[in-house]
Amino acid sequence: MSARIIDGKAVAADLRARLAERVRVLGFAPGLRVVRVGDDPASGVYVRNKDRAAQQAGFNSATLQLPETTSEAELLAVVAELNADPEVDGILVQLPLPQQIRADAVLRAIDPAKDVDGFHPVNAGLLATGQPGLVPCTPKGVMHLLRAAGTAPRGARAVVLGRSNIVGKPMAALLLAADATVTVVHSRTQNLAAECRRAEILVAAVGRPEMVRGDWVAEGATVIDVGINRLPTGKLVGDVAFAEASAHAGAITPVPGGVGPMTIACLLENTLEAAIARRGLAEN
Ligand SMILES: NC(=O)C1=CN([C@@H]2O[C@H](COP(=O)(O)OP(=O)(O)OC[C@H]3O[C@@H](n4cnc5c(N)ncnc54)[C@H](OP(=O)(O)O)[C@@H]3O)[C@@H](O)[C@H]2O)C=CC1
Ligand SMILES: Nc1nc(=O)c2c([nH]1)NC[C@@H]1CN(c3ccc(C(=O)N[C@@H](CCC(=O)O)C(=O)O)cc3)C=[N+]21
Ligand SMILES: [Mg+2]
Repeated sequence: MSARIIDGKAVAADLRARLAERVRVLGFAPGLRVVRVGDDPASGVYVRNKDRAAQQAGFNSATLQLPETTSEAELLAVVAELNADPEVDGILVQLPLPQQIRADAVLRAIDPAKDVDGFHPVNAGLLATGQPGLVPCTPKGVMHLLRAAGTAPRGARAVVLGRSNIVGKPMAALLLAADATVTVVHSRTQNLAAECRRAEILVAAVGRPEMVRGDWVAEGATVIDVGINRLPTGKLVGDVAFAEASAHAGAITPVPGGVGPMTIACLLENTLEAAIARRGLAEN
């Protein structure tokens, strides 16, 4: 079997076009501010792609670039200013942060109503308890991709590889909310390969280049590769050995062109949702 390729670039472009139309009808530009501290090179690509996508969809988007030496107090002051600014609907503080800054303290300081990353404990708690809130962009994007691929989570065995607060845990919560039977595996799991082979839906988010081999993938499974790994050669690869896995999977996302573009589209979707909710608007 050779897997169908799930075209994240196309699904993301379609979502962004629909968001642009909703923005046009609403008649104002939702405000998004991305705060970047230092110049972690991996963040550079993301921030550039996001800015272009936001502008094209009619958002009022800007990136605040702070020096690597910024203190936690200084960053908290910037967050407080953005919280208080009525023109700002969405705030994203780019991770990772320099070591002198506690990421948890910063994420907790963001107004949950403007937390378009969905990383604030209030939003994490709302997701965990099945209540409406802002949902992390990457796992939200994965749910869009499953829909586009025609893979229904209901009743399916789903395995999430990775348990970070920003991808693995919210991914598991969303799949569970969609009635999948969810297993989360991680660095202390015995026999990862055997666990993954049971999956009808396999989501890999480990940050280990091509760790998921062909024989980890069940025949016909839908494989979603969240990993973004830059090899020493400069090549970008996922957490899944794409060619090997494609020989078994029914459908699979590429890297690049899979989950990455969806993360950005969902950031815009969250910003629009936050703007509508915060400003007490309704769409018709
Ligand atoms: N496409 C996109 O938009 C995005 C992509 N990413 C990418 O997704 C990947 C994961 O990101 P993130 O969740 O932040 O990463 P983290 O490093 O925060 O988490 C990685 C998880 O994988 C587990 N893990 C690591 N090594 C192994 C191993 N050898 N065997 C089993 N489990 C392992 C860890 O287990 P343990 O908990 O036991 O330590 C941890 O739960 C990265 O490649 C990142 O670049 C991230 C965000 C967005
Ligand atoms: N607060 C915060 N929120 C995040 O959502 C967040 C973050 N910090 N820190 C870094 C990670 C990583 N991330 C990516 C998003 C899009 C692409 C992306 O657009 N990828 C494209 C292009 C990749 C390329 O060409 O290099 C693709 O996969 O096709 C990549 C990575 C968001 N993250
Ligand atoms: Mg991380």
